[in-house]
Amino acid sequence: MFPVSSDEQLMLVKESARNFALNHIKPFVMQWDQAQTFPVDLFKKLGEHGFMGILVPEQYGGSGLSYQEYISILDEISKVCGSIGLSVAAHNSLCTNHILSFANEEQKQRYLPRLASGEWIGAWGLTEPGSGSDAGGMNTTAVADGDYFLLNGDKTFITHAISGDVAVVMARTGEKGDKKGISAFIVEKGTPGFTAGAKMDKLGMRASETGSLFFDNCRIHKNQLIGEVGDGFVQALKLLDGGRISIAALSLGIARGAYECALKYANEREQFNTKIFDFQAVGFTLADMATKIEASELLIRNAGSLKDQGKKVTKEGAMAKLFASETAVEVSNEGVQILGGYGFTKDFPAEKYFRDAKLCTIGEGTSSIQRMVIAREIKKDVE
Ligand SMILES: CC(C)(COP(=O)(O)OP(=O)(O)OC[C@H]1O[C@@H](n2cnc3c(N)ncnc32)[C@H](O)[C@@H]1OP(=O)(O)O)[C@@H](O)C(=O)NCCC(=O)NCCSC(=O)C1=CCCCC1
Repeated sequence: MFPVSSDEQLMLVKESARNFALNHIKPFVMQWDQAQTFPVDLFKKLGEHGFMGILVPEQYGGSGLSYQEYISILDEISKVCGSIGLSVAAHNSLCTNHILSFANEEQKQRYLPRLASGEWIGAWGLTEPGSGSDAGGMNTTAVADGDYFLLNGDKTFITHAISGDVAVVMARTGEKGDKKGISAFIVEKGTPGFTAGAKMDKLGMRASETGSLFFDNCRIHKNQLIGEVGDGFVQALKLLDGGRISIAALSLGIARGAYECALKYANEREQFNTKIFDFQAVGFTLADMATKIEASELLIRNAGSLKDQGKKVTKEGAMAKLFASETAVEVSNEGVQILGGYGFTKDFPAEKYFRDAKLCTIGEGTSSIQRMVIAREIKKDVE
């Protein structure tokens, strides 16, 4: 359960995130994107402004904000830069929230203040080269050895794999395929046998670092286990329920940015002595874009409100992510089309929104996985 926020609080948080994005992110967006730079120093600043421990209660050094406020922050940051929105989402809803939601008091005291302040960047390791959508089919093992577990295996597509200071990692403590045979561990950078690398060269989200984690007889003390042995898979699925709302908010920000760029252009650009907005084909396209963005926001706000009330959001989170991410792809695609040749150049942000949007239909579960989750939930209504 998270605190409920008033409209005024939401507006203040939105304004503060917008100002942060305009002052500290916007001037560097294309430079970071082109060079595929992960701006590590920015995360200290994000921490100073309270954006690294958004959901973390003040007693652990966080901002203690609601999910609705979290959505507003991600929306505003992602409107300026999807990559930074993605990194903020991965840090807050996965690594940090895993510790906040399921770790013991000692673990919370050690990790949350560092993560919330931006001193440490968090990573979260579920996906493997051989298990993406079928997350439960992982091969990484954690074998009990006295007071320790011995971790062996690889994780891939991990946000902050290389620059992350601490990772929450899921590994098999039971038989392959046994969903109750997966456990979650906190692994700190520098632990012998734990290395990271293979930074990926990506289509979009290029300023958000993605790479691999490698475990080679990595000895982890049992104190680093989160919850009980066998809890890891259900913990991960519960986190993804909320994480998917954050990817939906990221999608919303990207769609809004793409839409505003296209709207402004259509109202300035003239062809055949007419503003192109006034050609019905363009005006109607913008009308559809605006409608889908508003529908996305309503789904996201509904899921966020249920989350703040401590309710289960498996279906609502998946619906919000499915709709908002598919909308971001459609809207950014139309955005490039409305700008025509200019949309295909790096002189306008339209092409970057288009490249960044695609990740939203893949990360934290593909659109097919969201449909599978929704279908399983709605089937319960008739069983
Ligand atoms: C939905 C899914 C396909 C489900 O799987 P199966 O069919 O193997 O598992 P199943 O048999 O459904 O369930 C096991 C136990 O678990 C309980 N439970 C399920 N959902 C939930 C839930 N939502 N809450 C609580 N319990 C749940 C279930 O009841 C069962 O327990 P039981 O046996 O009944 O006692 C799951 O695997 C999934 O989701 N994949 C996408 C992964 C995926 O999304 N990565 C994303 C990695 S991160 C990423 O991509 C990033 C990208 C960019 C930035 C950051 C991260």
